[in-house]
Amino acid sequence: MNGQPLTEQAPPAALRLGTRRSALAMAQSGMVAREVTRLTGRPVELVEITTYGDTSREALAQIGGTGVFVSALRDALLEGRIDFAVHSLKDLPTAAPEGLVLAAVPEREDVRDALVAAEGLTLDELVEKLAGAGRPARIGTGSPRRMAQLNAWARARGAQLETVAIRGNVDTRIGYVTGGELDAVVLATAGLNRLGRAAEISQHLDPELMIPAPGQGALAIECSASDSELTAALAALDHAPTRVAVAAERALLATLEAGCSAPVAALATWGRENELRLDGVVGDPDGTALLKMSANGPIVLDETAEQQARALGHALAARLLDAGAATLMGERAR
Ligand SMILES: NCc1[nH]cc(CCC(=O)O)c1CC(=O)O
Repeated sequence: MNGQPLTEQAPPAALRLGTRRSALAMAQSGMVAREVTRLTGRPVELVEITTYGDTSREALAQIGGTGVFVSALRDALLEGRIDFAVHSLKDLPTAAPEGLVLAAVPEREDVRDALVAAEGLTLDELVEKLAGAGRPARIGTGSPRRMAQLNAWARARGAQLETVAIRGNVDTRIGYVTGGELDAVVLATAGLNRLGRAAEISQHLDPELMIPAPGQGALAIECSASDSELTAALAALDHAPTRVAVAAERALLATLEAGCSAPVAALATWGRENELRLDGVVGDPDGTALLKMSANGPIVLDETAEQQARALGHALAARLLDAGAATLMGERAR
């Protein structure tokens, strides 16, 4: 009005979020992107990165455990092509990489595994129905951990069950059931929830039946250690109880020197009075021997909380090793 030129306010530069292309990765990255924008006022742009795990057709039990879904994202971070990355925490190798920080572990989703079965049947109903038809229930999973616990469950009750090694994204895996090749598949509840496919779950598998993978249901937000401003901003997404619980689970995994493809399960749950209970399972995939142990520790929620949780994980792993865990896992998990 008065002839003064309007000062052009430059829009804040977009943060580049590296993500895998899978529907689940996109859903997870989208959720985090919206949260980061809400907290920082900065737009977030998704940068799609293809990882080895996305292109390799090898069985995950063979290639897993070394960060096949993670390495390419970490390279992009270290080379400055992206500002931060979102991973499924359960896919993250336990070794901390040079130059990167785990800026946040947001609040965990449902930790349980889920059965997706034909006609919405539960595991009990499925084996009973197929016993009547004179054949074992055929259940698909690529995870030695899930195989071990499914087979141990079947052995304990004399049920006929056959685990079938599969892999692929959520759509592909559920497709084996809808296509009639398999009677059921086991997937993480968290992934199905995040994809809006919770209605396809026929049974949530409680930890008594199946302990989840270390870190299952949690996300990991990683950025460059040199980006202190972003590290501080992302810390607002951190959920301390989740971070401390997964620290215990991952310490158990690290002490067993096992990767995410090993038949190792761990679940830390908070009880009353800051008591952390850690359940650990090591098995062989055919379920003939399943070692199951638990430990409890009061955790003081100070800056050493993660360290205390890791000590609990190390101690439980040592007890599992004493009881023969290394022999059970064999060479394949190394
Ligand atoms: N290894 C693949 C993977 N990594 C994380 C999830 C699910 C999401 C989560 O556990 O947070 C999945 C799929 C699945 O296990 O069904």
